[in-house]
Amino acid sequence: MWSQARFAASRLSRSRRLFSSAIPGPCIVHKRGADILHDPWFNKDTGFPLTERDRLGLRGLLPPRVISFEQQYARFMESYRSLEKNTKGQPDSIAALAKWRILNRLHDRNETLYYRVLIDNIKDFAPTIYTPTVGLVCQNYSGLFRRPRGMYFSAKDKGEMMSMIYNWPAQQVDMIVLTDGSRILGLGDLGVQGIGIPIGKLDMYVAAAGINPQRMLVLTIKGCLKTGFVSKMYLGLRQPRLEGEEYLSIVDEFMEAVFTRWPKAIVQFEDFQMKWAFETLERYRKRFCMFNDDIQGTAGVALAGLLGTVRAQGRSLADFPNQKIVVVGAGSAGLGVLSMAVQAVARMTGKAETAARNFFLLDKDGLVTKERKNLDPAAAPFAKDPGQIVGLREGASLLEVVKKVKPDVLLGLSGVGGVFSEEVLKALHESDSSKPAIFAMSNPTMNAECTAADAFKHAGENIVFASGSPFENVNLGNGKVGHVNQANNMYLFPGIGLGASISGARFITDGMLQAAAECLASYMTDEEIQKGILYPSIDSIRHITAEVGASVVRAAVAEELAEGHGDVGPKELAHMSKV
Ligand SMILES: NC(=O)C1=CN([C@@H]2O[C@H](COP(=O)(O)OP(=O)(O)OC[C@H]3O[C@@H](n4cnc5c(N)ncnc54)[C@H](O)[C@@H]3O)[C@@H](O)[C@H]2O)C=CC1
Ligand SMILES: CC(=O)C(=O)O
Ligand SMILES: [Mg+2]
Repeated sequence: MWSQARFAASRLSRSRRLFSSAIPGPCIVHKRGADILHDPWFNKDTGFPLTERDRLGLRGLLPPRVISFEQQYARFMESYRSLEKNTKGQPDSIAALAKWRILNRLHDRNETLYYRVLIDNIKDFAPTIYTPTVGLVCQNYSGLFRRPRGMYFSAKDKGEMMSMIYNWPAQQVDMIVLTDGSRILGLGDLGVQGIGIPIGKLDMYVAAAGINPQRMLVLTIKGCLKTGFVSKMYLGLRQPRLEGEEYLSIVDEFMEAVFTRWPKAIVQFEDFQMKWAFETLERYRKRFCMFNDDIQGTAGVALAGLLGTVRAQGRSLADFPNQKIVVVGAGSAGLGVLSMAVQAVARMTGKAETAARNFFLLDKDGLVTKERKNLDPAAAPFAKDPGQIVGLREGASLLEVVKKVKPDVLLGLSGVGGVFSEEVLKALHESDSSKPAIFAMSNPTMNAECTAADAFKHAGENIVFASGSPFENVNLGNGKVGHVNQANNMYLFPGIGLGASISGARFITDGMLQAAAECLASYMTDEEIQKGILYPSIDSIRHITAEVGASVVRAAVAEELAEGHGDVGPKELAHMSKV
């Protein structure tokens, strides 16, 4: 019998085998001399032993002393720590970019060492390679650009994508993260500069899922400008975004090209503006193995947090349908969360028609009701009957909604920093809930709906708090600590991608995503949950990702979709899935 942990461990080690077996000979290096030193995939810097220096034509190209990998690692960490010390007291953005630069330089030079330091220090480095610093990097990407890290497709490449995709040097690619740059975190349309996000996501794939970086690809498609983007250095096309059929025909061509070359790849759509996020998900999810991280990954992480909140209140999970939940932001992320949470309520109660009763949705125009003019069809299932709660009208403000509804949970995916104002947080303090929860999930930090300190200050100490970007725990005095959770889709997307890849499923189904969310939801112990800790520490991201990956594989097997990957066939997967 396989326990879940053993299964997960086996999956991971097997995945390493899967992901490493088909690389076109990491041991057979065709390059020689300086070409090797300039190739970060093969470069070992001063770590090449003398025998390799002779064999690879490196003798004389390096200082004579061989510095071991461990010594190089220690030297890098020393430089990093001294940079950290030297940038203390400088403006946050300067210190953050300095840290990003030193990591990026290492990445450009020596990938093996880069990923080693990243994996070993993921908690320290995640805020640099991922949110919040990655947002700053995207905003400044055209100036920071030194080497291409991924591929760039634009409107000018129509008709050429099939041949272009063969320009990528790796024979095998398992994971692809794709953005069109149109909604980068809460920073809006950054065009080609948005490629920083998929780069950060793939770094998380390496750190969390152990996926071989040589078999991953980041892509940006249609590096067009939003109108009015005026930076002189901008590296994308200087023309408005394509719209309608013209846009879709480009993405269609791109998807065909990718899956023609790599039929077993998984494509993660990232940071597409809402209209294209939903449209492309519906268009491709039954044709290709793909998912939208902002809609589906975020939903699973939020649902796990919402279920954790019920446990933190000391209630049974069966009480989840009674929780009053206010969702602020009716975009791809907010609607994704609502859909998954409402489906969970429908499953629990068996009553789909009333499942959305306790959810309240607001967008930039306030409470969304059935009276809304031009109601977005995607938001329609969550629109309220005006009058369901006396005094709550179409477009009611967040403060009015919180005062009237007295919610258990306030969940923000609006992209608007500070929208959970002091008044709103104080109103939440007066809610009916024994332990209200605040999820300020928008990224990066400046776009968070409130800070952790403000949440504990105004909504009271008896809250559960989570944010999309990291905040420090809050010192509440008298030895008490307000715990800060990071509610970020990084807890699920690496496991979804890993599980989908290992299973060899042709599609990523709702069942596989639900399994991922349930795995995360059940990961924390009651003791941790009682302390307000809803998600694992980033230090354990490898373990939770293995668990999530295993649950995705099991769901794919149960749905008879698992076709296997590499030398692991469907029968073996089915056998290993038996617990
Ligand atoms: N923590 C996480 O894992 C994730 C966080 N996010 C964050 O969520 C945010 C939103 O992402 P998307 O839904 O894709 O964006 P979006 O642009 O599709 O949607 C934003 C929504 O917020 C609403 N909104 C704007 N101003 C508002 C206001 N003052 N009050 C209430 N609602 C307002 C808009 O009407 C729209 O419905 C971004 O900041 C993004 O970084 C997104 C995905 C995952
Ligand atoms: C985390 C993430 O995917 C976002 O903020 O868009
Ligand atoms: Mg995203």
